[in-house]
Amino acid sequence: MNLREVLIRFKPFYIKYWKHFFIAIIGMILASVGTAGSFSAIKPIIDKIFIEKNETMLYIVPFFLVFAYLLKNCGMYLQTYYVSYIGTNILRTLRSLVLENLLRLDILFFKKHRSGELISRCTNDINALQMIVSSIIPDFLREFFTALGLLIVVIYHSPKLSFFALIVLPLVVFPLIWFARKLKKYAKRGQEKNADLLSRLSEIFSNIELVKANNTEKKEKAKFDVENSELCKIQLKNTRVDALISPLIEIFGSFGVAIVIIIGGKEVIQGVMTPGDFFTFVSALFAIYNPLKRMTSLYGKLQIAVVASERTFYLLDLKPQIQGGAKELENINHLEFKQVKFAYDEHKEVLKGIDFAFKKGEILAFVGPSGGGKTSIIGLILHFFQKKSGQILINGEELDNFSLESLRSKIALVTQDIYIFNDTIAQNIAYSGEIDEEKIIEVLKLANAYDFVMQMGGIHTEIFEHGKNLSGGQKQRIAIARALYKKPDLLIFDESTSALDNASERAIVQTIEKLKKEHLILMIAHRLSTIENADKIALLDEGKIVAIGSDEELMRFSSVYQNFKNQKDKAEL
Ligand SMILES: Nc1ncnc2c1ncn2[C@@H]1O[C@H](COP(=O)(O)OP(=O)(O)OP(=O)(O)O)[C@@H](O)[C@H]1O
Repeated sequence: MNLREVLIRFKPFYIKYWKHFFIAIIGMILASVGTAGSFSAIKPIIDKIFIEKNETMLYIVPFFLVFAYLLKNCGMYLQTYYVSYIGTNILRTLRSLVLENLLRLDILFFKKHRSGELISRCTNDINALQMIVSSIIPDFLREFFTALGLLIVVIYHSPKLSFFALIVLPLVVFPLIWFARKLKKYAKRGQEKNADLLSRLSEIFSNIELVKANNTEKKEKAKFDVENSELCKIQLKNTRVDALISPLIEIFGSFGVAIVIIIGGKEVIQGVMTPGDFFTFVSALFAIYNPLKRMTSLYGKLQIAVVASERTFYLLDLKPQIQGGAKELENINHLEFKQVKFAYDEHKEVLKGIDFAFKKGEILAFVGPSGGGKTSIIGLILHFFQKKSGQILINGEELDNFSLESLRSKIALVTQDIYIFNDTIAQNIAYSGEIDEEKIIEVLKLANAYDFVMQMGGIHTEIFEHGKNLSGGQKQRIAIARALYKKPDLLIFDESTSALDNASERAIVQTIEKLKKEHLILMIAHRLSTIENADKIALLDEGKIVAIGSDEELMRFSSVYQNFKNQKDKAEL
């Protein structure tokens, strides 16, 4: 992306604020007229007041000067406020659009990208964009108008001297192009490193117990320091180039000023030019170099902003692979997999032709060795992933035909990793809808969580981030209550009673038995005691169902199931 493309992408954001932009431009023009006006006061001060001793001018010029400064500063105020108004609002919109688009993306996108990197892109990159919106463009315009105003003053006082003073400027352009390329490269690396740094921090804090239990604080700090020093090196490289721009302009500028003093000085000595004209000229010339210098240093910032724009617009342009169908799913009465194959990537097929069916009123349980593909089947049912081939049928119709929203609203999932928000117990349970206190209490009782919630202070008690003030079993029970609250057609429990004590587990298994009449229930469990009463048990091994039937049937006819169960029993003893 180059600057032109970035500006074109920003156009729709800017256009909405054209009125504010118009006021800001007026502010910039007022500021530049005021600045140019203040320099025009030098000539009458020297020529009229000091040389001609004109007393009337002694009272007029100060008024003129105060008026010029008033104009300049009112203009600057208008510009600063309105530009910041536009910038802040555009960034608010951008942040919200980026999150909206990220939330639309597939689960696999989040599995592939580190959360620290995504946070960095949503914060650091968008903050860097703030420069383009509320600093670079407006500052560039303001400096441009100021330079233009001063240029008019300079040329008006001596076109000939202006030519000598400004002839050196084109020489600066070539090094600037080289600098810009370097700065863009460093900006890109810097932003990537920043994302690495945030990812490392997020990893350390989310694994803090592991770090402390293994005494790896020093190791983690050392890894962080490596990334930290690399970021520092890139930033210093950037500064080395960026800091060259201003001195370069000033050195080239000094040649211009030297020529002006020689030629202009001669003209004053010869009486061709008045001292007032000469001083106005030289002061305005010195003043021109400032906006020029600032315009060129904005070039450096611009490179950071262009890279940040590239990264932000990349996120905005990402499209989800899984779109879902147009049909609304009314309810789930029957679910069937026919020869379903699935792979996360081309190299390894994870599910190799899965067949099963079950209906409302039944419990289907998946068991089998780790990595067999149980969780992947759940991902396919929720349409988190796209199957490679085969059919997934809901009430006899292809799952792909149903909208994602209607499909997911009919399913509740209790996962192995329990997700708890830093909010009240009530908000955590009523996550999918509005709070209904009676219903919350009802599901808490069903999930065997009512007693401990009451001991904690009731349903409006605050839970810490990731449920840090709850035990593993308590978290699972809150997650089960949340799933029940949704009143789904299909309830999925993925290893969701593993942290419970035997009594709690038995109570929940009884609840699940009761719920069975109204729901389809799918369970994954490593402890066979949880699923012995399931209507169907499917033994999954290396992406294939190697046995399916009730516990009784399988114990009679399936030797693989018998072996599996024997091994499990030994392991649990
Ligand atoms: N995001 C992913 N990208 C690539 N491969 C994956 C991904 N998630 C899982 N896999 C692979 O898919 C296979 C099946 O994993 P899955 O999580 O479905 O197994 P599982 O039976 O649920 O295991 P467990 O009982 O340990 O939870 C495994 O070999 C795993 O390495």
